[in-house]
Amino acid sequence: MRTLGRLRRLKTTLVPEFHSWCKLQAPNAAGKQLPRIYVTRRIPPDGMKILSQSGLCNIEQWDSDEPVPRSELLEKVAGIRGLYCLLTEKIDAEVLDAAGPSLQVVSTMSVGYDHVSLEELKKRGIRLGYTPDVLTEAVAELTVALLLATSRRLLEAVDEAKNGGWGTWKPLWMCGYGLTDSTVGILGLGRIGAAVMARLKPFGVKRFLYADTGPRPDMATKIPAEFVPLEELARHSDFIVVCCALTPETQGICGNRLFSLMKDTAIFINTSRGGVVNQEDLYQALVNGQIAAAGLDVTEPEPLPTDHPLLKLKNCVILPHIASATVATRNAMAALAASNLLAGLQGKAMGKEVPL
Ligand SMILES: O=CC(=O)O
Repeated sequence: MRTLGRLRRLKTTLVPEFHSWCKLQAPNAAGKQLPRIYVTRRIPPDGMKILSQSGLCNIEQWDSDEPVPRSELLEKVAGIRGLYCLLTEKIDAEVLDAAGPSLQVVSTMSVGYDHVSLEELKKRGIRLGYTPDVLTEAVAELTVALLLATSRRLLEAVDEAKNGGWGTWKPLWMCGYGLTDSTVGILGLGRIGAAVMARLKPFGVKRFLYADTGPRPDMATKIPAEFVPLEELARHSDFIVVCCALTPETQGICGNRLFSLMKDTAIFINTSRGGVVNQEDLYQALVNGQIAAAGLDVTEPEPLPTDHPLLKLKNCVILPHIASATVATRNAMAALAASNLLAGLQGKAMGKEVPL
């Protein structure tokens, strides 16, 4: 622990990327002190440009690709007016107390906001911005890529080609499951779920089902998709794609009960949050042949430890939470989070705000 601390201090001294830099509070042209904001990570350039060219705030930033240490975060937020954060920072009572009564707005560069305590924000009258819509296409695209990689066993096949497992063409070797004439079940039909369905439809999917807290005709009629109870979704789907937000209601919703109802040929895909899945139950379902395979872009925790049993399974494809990772999308997210923050600082309507 002490060595780590010493190393961090050394890096802070010697390596520019570890610098947490600070523009000192300077008065603007009207001689007024600008509000201070804290940015918890190095962010894509479009976001930083909006913040730094606005002339509306003094920016302090943890200028590294690695997350800000919790102790540093707690220290740096003291007295700030705005906090620009990522999904890796838990924004809870401790952080908000450390910031104090000056904090007016939190802006997260993510569509998910399960890392932020809405209750604590509400208590303090702090507003929250987030970044839906701008990442829908990228996430849907990656979800389809993960589904195909999992159902057609792409990673296993690449390994076989590289490692000498490719003997000759064999009729029964490396067979997976195709989308033609299949039933696809979406768990949580929002913007991303609808975008996933639209992309899967041309593959010849016969039937789309969805389970949610209630029917979503706005999202479902165009495809079309049928609203069904979760149990029915599990029984009838050849592919289940999880697109719901992580809430107390969806925490661990994909567990033994769901997996035991699924077809033993079914493929399970999750690009929402790791917390919606009971990973021990998923492991058992994959090992015992209750389901055919799983593709996960999100896990609990993240990163998943490299010795985690799920990483040892051939029928489990795990990606390191990259669903929104295109250059354009990450820039758009950074820019939206920046303008949300600035709007919040000025007491204006944000482009995308979470109602509290
Ligand atoms: O997972 C990514 C996000 O919430 O933006």
